Amino acid sequence: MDMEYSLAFDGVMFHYPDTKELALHELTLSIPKGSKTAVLGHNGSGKSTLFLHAVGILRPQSGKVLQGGKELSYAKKELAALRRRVGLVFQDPEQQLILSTPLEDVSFGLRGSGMDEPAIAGRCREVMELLNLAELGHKPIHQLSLGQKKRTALAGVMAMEPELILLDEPTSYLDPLSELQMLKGLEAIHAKGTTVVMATHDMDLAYRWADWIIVLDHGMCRAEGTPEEIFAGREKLEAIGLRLPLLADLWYSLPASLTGGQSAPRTAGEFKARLHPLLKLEHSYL
Ligand SMILES: Nc1ncnc2c1ncn2[C@@H]1O[C@H](COP(=O)(O)OP(=O)(O)OP(=O)(O)O)[C@@H](O)[C@H]1O
Repeated sequence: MDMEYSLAFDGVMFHYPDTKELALHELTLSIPKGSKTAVLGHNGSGKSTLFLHAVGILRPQSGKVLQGGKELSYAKKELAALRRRVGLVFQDPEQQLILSTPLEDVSFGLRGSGMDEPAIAGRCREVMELLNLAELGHKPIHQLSLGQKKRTALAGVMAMEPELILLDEPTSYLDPLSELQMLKGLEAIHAKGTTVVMATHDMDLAYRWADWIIVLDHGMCRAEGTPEEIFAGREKLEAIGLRLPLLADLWYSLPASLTGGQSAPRTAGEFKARLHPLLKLEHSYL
């Protein structure tokens, strides 16, 4: 089956000024359109550098970045158009939030787009409801929790209705409830047809959330594929300092006579549902 790609890198080389080491080393990868893609890799593997290339903030020293099948142009007008199609949410919301309330911040980008005020108000309301921020529109940003700030930064990007959204560690430092709220928001965004890409260190989250995985190591793409393909074996992952998700680790520790050689379940619920009949338990204690 021919896949349509939202974003592709073709042999991209990049090093930061005054550094010898390459941050991206002949990076070649493709992100399927409409996917939920997780970008995995240890600290310094090139995830943020990849994202900065995707929005044209950084430019390859050689190789190509393609969005929607077209090579990026770095002319000012085309870069502005690119940034309406591709939104980047930074790991630290303080880098993104510039005004004093969520409503002001979320509407900021739209004001520059020539949209009239009633349409701006409508779009903001819709996005803030989607991200469970409706009650917080006028609260001073400095009084928001980290989870609320992260969702506000995401709302500001979403208000521009990009077709591709890149999030740098959207759930880092969030408690389970805030993480759930963030993931619900991302689910709603994905359901609207947006391609969603997140860089994360959380293998368990990547395994249950993503339908496409990219593994970076030293600025190279070491693996790309479905979660089942990527997490089918531990050797390759461990060789680059990553670990299997807990559910996959447990599943592959069970004897093949029990698992039937099937790939590991991706949620705890599915794990229990599959294990229960296998163990022929009358009373579930799982
Ligand atoms: N502004 C910069 N100047 C010089 N080198 C940089 C700069 N930003 C990143 N690097 C280097 O580029 C490489 C890739 O870094 P990058 O931030 O893209 O990795 P990352 O996978 O996002 O890491 P992390 O998981 O820690 O966020 C690293 O070797 C890093 O030290």
